[in-house]
Amino acid sequence: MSQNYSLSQMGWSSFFQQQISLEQWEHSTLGRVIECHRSHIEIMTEQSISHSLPVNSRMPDLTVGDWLLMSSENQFEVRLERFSLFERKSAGSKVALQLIAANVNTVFIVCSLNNNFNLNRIERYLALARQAEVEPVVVLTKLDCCIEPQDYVKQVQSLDPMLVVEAVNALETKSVKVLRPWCAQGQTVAFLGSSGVGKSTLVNTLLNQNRQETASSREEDSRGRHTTTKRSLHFMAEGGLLIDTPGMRELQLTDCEKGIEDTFSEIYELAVLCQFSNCQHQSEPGCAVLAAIDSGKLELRRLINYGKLLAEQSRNATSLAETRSKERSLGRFYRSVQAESKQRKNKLM
Ligand SMILES: Nc1nc2c(ncn2[C@@H]2O[C@H](COP(=O)(O)OP(=O)(O)OP(=O)(O)O)[C@@H](O)[C@H]2O)c(=O)[nH]1
Ligand SMILES: [Zn+2]
Repeated sequence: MSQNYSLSQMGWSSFFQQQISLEQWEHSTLGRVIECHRSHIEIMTEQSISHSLPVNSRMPDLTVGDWLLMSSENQFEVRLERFSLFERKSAGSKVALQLIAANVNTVFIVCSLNNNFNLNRIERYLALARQAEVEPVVVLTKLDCCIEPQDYVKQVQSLDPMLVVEAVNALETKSVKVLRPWCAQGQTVAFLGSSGVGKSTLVNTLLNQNRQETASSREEDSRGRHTTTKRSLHFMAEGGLLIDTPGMRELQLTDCEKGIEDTFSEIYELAVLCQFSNCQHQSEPGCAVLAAIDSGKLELRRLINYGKLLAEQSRNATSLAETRSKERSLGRFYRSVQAESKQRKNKLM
């Protein structure tokens, strides 16, 4: 990338504009985070395609896609409110939640039209997208290898009549053009999907260059990590921005109740009609959810997956709460040790 970009090309919109004062608009520099590292972050501004900012303790948590205000001396000032945010539980016990990507307009939920096709998995990604408040678009890849793609499209559509579903051959630029409405200037997209479904292939085609390595050519580095696992934000051929971060590939359902509720809204609507307010929809009398299954209005698969996803998110949320509580009690312990040592010192003086 050699040219500079305007704010609107970088995804600036009235949502961000209304958060800043005239004075800030005139005197501060606006930047969007394109990469996050432990010690510094990379930002793009109208003046520079990549500007490095050291991370310090006064900064809030930042992630790829965030918008920042910097002083004329290039010092961090403010992080602007996000309109969407993907986050996940971090692997280690120290940091509870890890930010993955912010200010994403559309997430492409990628699934291939072969034996990897799985409605449960799509529902899981839908819950993640809705929790993050990002518009989902289901992209079914490997169209060129599928005889009856419309059957699959219908199955996905049955999850939600408002859901947008597109089938593509991810290897072909012409086929991927159906995704154009979400990839135009000022739009930011990200990807969710399991391994091998064609995310990297789709990314390559949308970027119109072979920046990403696909499975056939991918190598692992000395720590066994894939070479593509670098957080970043890129411009697509259509003018929009594409976020491809390693964390998105390992997203779990944590504190995802709202996302699950949005994804399975008809179950929530039925549950209100159950005889018992705490109905578990298993064998209780007067259960409206089970009645809907009996009458064929609700698919049993969907109820089972809903239960599984709720259990997964509650398991993850509990362990998070436990981690937080352990950290708090450890903090109390440190403070009491410090206080005691201070008292001892005072006595000696
Ligand atoms: N014929 C055909 N092959 C495809 C298509 N999309 C992806 N592939 C192939 O499927 C294989 C896996 O694609 P990738 O793009 O590496 O899959 P991925 O989702 O990025 O996988 P991870 O990086 O492991 O998450 C590669 O060999 C691609 O060439 C498609 O639409 N049609
Ligand atoms: Zn019930």
